[in-house]
Amino acid sequence: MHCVNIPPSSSIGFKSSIGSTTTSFNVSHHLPYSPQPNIIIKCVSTTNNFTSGGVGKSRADWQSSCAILASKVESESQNTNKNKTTETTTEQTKQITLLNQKQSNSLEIMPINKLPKPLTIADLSPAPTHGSTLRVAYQGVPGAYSEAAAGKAYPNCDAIPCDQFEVAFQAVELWIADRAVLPVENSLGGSIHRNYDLLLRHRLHIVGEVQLAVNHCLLALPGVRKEFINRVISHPQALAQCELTLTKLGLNVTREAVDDTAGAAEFVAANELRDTAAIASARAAELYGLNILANGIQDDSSNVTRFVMLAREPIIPRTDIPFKTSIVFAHEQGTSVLFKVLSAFAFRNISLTKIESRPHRNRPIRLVGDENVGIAKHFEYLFYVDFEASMADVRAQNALAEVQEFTSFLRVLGSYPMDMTPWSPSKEQ
Ligand SMILES: O=C(O)C(=O)C[C@]1(C(=O)O)C=C[C@@H](O)C=C1
Repeated sequence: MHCVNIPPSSSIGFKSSIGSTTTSFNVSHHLPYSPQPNIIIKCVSTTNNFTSGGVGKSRADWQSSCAILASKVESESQNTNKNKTTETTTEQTKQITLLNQKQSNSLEIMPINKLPKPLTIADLSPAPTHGSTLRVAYQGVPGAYSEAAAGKAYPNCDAIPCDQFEVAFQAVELWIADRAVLPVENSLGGSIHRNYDLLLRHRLHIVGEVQLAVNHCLLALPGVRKEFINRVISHPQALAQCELTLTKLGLNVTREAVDDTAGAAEFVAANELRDTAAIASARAAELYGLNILANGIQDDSSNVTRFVMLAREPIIPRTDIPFKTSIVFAHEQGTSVLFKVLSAFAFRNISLTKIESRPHRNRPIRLVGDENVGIAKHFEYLFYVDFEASMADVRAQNALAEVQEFTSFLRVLGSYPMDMTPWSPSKEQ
């Protein structure tokens, strides 16, 4: 699967041959992708009631032209699935018949079996369906869980390793990558706070989420036994997720944090460290030539990390599949507003799936009181909330309109499909 990216400011070019006139026009879009990079539309009118250089005289002409154009979008890349084409062709035949009945001018159209599928809302989703391979930035080196999350989110993508989370954000902002995949929370280790801060500092949009079952292994050089180990290195989240098990394994040794799990494995291998073990995936063991001393060493077997996918442009929210929306807000009167905000969701039966608070770095402290009684120093927070509704849902729109009244700052980080994949920890990393 592949797709072609078009900058938000650019447009999809359409060419229309109407009678002797070939008309080119652009449809500007605010979507991350052009699902149909090379679209050629041919339409011949015998009674030419179209103006040259434009599409039609009246709004009705223009609308019917657009309908015809949409039904005749020609794409080389979509003619592979014969069954689908047959279904589509039947649908398109109906559409064309209807259109022909409505139109006074008869249309000479392309052979029906050459007609491609009309664009649907699914074509506008962030999943790569057309064009070149999607480039997905992640933090870490090959074998990191984030790489596996990128593969789960976008099968066949080109995963681009980045040494820092910040770099993954910038890779998308600078068009080096199309998406970034970012861990935000783990069922055992909790939130990855840095990434909440980065979500606010950068202007990317959350366009999806994936939940990855994380199965940690204790890795060491071939021939090294557990008794030789006096240091365990890994990502701080991985160390936290395996804390109790390491102790149970008798590894009450120094634990050192490094940038990512697979990087820890690479470090042990590259430096031929015989006294150090790494916590990383089985894939990292394979990639860096290490042995698995213990498998499944996370403190709970159902260890899941939630990742979000980020893009330069938001996706169109839908209501036909389960959606989640992530927001961040603050208020000048601090936490006192929290109850009101939460009740805006409760009254509309919208479930919250996550609340996170982070220091309000622009205004970290608020002084309350006076000289006589003393001055209290309250910490100021930003609140991150995820709720189970799409921005296309009127309940969510009304809830946010109400939240906006109570808050001094509100930003929608993204509205995106919930990860509803069946639970199969054994199949994952
Ligand atoms: O170090 C990795 O392999 C990562 O992908 C990072 C990360 C994280 O930041 O939480 C991802 C999943 C696991 O929870 C452990 C580490």
